[in-house]
Amino acid sequence: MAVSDHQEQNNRGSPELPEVIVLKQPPVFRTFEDHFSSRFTLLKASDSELPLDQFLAANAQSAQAMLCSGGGPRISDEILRQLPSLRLVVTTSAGLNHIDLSECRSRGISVANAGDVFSADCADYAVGLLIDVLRKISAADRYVKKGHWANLGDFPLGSKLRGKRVGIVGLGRIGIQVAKRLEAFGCSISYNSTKKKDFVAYPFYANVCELAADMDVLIICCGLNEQTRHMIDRKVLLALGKEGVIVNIGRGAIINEKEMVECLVHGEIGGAGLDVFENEPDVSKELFELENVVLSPHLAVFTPESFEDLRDIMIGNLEAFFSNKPLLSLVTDQ
Ligand SMILES: O=CC(=O)O
Repeated sequence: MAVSDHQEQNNRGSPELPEVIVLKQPPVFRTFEDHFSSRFTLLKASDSELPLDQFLAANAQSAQAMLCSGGGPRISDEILRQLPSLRLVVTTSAGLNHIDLSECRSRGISVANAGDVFSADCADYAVGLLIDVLRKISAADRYVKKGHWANLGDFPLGSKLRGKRVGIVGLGRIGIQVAKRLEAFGCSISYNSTKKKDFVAYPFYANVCELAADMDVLIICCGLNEQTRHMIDRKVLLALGKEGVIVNIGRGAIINEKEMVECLVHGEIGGAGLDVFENEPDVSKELFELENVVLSPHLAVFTPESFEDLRDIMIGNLEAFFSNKPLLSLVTDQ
């Protein structure tokens, strides 16, 4: 069947295909929407002129599954209450902070996420940001492009990666891959996590401030929840110190951004590599002026290759659910 036939069929709705609610088109739809619409009847709230609550009341009362993403509306108690048949939320993200997990748990709704599909790309990116900040690659690029090399002479030297003491905050799927990469670069690794991990010999710090005090670099790899919101504050940053570098590929609000900006502006920490921010897509303007800060628009996880894996795991989860098989990436600590 041609792609346009699939779309036409889906727009009419296909009663024989299981229904999946989509509140806002997830990024994976940019390339792969047809793969979903040929298998499921997509109930797309964003294509409707109705306000969300009216759309859900009119179209989604029997739907058992929802596909959502980190960039879409929060899957809140209020939304969940309007969906009496919902039994599965599949999110295209690794992070889960946009889903009311405890409400899902109490309503018996399973949650599946992107599992491990983004971990390698995200870990590569964290290492990239760190090397960029330490060796001043983006700043050197600006220097050459502005013609300063010929006019002003040599550019200031960066700092060596090998031998750096790196503290990983959150040794989950992504954190462990960051640790392995940086170990290979000759860094020494320690970590902070909700609990000590038996599968690694890296030193464990229960206290993130104590970790920061002993490290040259902190890399934030944990998820955002009420325990981790603003966990990295002025006290932790001062413990990291004047030469210390912070990298964040987790979620912006894990760091108190206002306090971090103050520390950077006053030279109280050495630099930052940031892919995530508290109020995306707004970024604190003070950061734009700082040569020791590398900024990126929340894309550490995305490559075209990982999108293919994401498509497969999303479809795999939905198909498993509708055929009563185990989910591929069930969130177990829900
Ligand atoms: O930030 C991206 C994700 O959580 O997958």
